Amino acid sequence: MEASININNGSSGYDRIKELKKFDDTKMGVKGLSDSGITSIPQFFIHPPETLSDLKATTDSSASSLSIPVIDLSHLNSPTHRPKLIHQVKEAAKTWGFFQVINHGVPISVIDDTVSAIKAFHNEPFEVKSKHYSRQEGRGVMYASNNDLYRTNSAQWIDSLQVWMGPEPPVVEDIPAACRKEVAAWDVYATGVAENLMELLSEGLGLEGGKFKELTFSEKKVLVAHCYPHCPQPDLTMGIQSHTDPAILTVLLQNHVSGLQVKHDNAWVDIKPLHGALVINIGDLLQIISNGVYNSVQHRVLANGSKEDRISVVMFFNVNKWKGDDGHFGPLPELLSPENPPIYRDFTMQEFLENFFGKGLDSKSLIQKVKI
Ligand SMILES: O=C(O)CCC(=O)C(=O)O
Ligand SMILES: [Fe+2]
Repeated sequence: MEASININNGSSGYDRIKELKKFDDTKMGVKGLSDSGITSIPQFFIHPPETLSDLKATTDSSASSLSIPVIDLSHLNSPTHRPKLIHQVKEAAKTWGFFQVINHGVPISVIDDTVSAIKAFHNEPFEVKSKHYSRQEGRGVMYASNNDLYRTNSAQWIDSLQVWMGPEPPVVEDIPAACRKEVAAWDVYATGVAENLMELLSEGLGLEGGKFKELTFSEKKVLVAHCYPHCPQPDLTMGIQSHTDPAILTVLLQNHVSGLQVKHDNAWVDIKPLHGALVINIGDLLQIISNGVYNSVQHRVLANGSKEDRISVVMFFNVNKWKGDDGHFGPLPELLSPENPPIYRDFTMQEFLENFFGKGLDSKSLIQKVKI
């Protein structure tokens, strides 16, 4: 299945799969390539002209002074402020699908320690880091370059450490020592922020604050710690190509190196790093479950042209228990009425997983498939 969309030997006799495999087998990642001082990137990282011309358009027009909303959570539990907060979160989730939160309750020292520990892991010597290199998906701990290396049409300038934090907690010893303590702490803090936001999002739909928790919307969760090292030819590749996140909610912590962009009104808008803030975005499942009230929006990361590594720590929250005998999900019945009929059909967890693991991030999301 994996190779089906990637057979691209071209007329030059270039054997793409063989080159991917050779790179994967070195276990050095793009961080290793970058640190080795290469000045041109291997061919399989080069993106097609359509993608690259879109990069140029952004550079030309990044005069765009737009930015995603910044929401201050300091009065989360104040009865007088809460309705305003619910409104802000709802509007941001509708119009942008993305927002930043400040005063979210996570101490700045925890934020800084998390970023430092992840950076330290990605900077470990090859002998230490390569022991963790593996492509086990869907559970446990995985560290590799390009999680979808064999599923996507063009590789990207990114290495990632992925740790499944729930529903089963990970085997602690499997988490690299450089960031073990910090990964465990980050899970607790990021989950707290996600749960607070899910209450606001639930209330924004006119539902009980606890509705999403009851539906186990934050129990299945994976922490993905990305490193986007310096790329010698950032105009030829991507850090992460345009995609939407598949699950319910994403909580993202980024360091000071920019590169993340979100699509808004057909233009790419920079999500400028704001020290101490967390970036939140809506995933495909939440768009479907909210019957299209909230939006899961395309985003991407440019390849990193700066000398410093770009680090991001992303927590994806997903549904743990799916409904019914066949484990289905779809727009919540509470939100539907004759005036507001479902715009998406129900689908099973199996369909969700097949859609995610059967393709690269560049393919169409589940949303197109279940649209009525
Ligand atoms: O690294 C980032 O800022 C974004 C990563 C991302 O979009 C993802 O992992 O889905
Ligand atoms: Fe994403």
